[in-house]
Amino acid sequence: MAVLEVDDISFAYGGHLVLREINMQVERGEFVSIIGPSGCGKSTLLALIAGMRTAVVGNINFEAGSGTQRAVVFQDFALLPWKNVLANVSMGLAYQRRDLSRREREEIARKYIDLVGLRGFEKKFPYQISGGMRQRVGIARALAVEPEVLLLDEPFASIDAQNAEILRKELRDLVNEQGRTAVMVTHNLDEALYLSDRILLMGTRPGCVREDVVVDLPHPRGPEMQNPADQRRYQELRSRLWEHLIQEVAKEKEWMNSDQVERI
Ligand SMILES: Nc1ncnc2c1ncn2[C@@H]1O[C@H](COP(=O)(O)OP(=O)(O)OP(=O)(O)O)[C@@H](O)[C@H]1O
Repeated sequence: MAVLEVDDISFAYGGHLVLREINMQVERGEFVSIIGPSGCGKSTLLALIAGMRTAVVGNINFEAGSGTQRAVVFQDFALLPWKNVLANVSMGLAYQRRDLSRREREEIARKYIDLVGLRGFEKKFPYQISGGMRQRVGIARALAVEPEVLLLDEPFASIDAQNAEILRKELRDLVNEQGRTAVMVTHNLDEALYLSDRILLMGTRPGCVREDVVVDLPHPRGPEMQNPADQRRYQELRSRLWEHLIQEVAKEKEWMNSDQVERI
């Protein structure tokens, strides 16, 4: 059974239909990315999966398990500036694992701080560390609650290119080693191709899933790929994603000219 099932979800903001009949399934251990033109509803879909919004129609089901269903890594890190690294990473645990003592929570937090390479920075405050390190804290905080599904909303968009590349690789390794399931929204085609087992291509007005692309390439990918056949396949897949975006933007332009807004 899929660890996450999105079943015929529709969603509207104030009568304006934003998502229509979205269906998606994510298997345990899969890394799935969501790509689509600006405004097609990617972040709204992730917020629905995160439980931060409620669908008008449809269901979202997580496979019944003992632990936390989901945890989110946000683009802007969403750290508390008055708490240090250890307290920020412990924060999610304080809400989700009330059965643990403070000491036990800190022990788990330290394990994940180590895993994201921040040992020695436990006492630092967010303003004392770099953007890349802040996002490592965000990732550690999400992983620490050991969620069934890790949700990532453009996690590397606020980080410089070099740090983003390093963190992507680290995230992929962490997700693999820990057998985690991940769903990520991104604008970055190479990021999606680098990390994902599958990429969902969304269309707009209203937002819907148009294609489900399997990334049938071995890891590591991108610049690290040596095999010419893999390099060709990577370019094929990248062109397919790009074509999709171009087509959706053209449709969006048509829609803007026709002045139609669909209502639920
Ligand atoms: N709080 C809100 N109230 C009303 N409309 C909203 C709200 N948040 C988003 N929208 C609208 O819903 C649509 C989907 O927004 P959403 O942010 O989910 O899209 P997105 O694909 O993530 O966009 P982007 O790629 O630009 O981040 C957009 O048309 C947006 O203007």
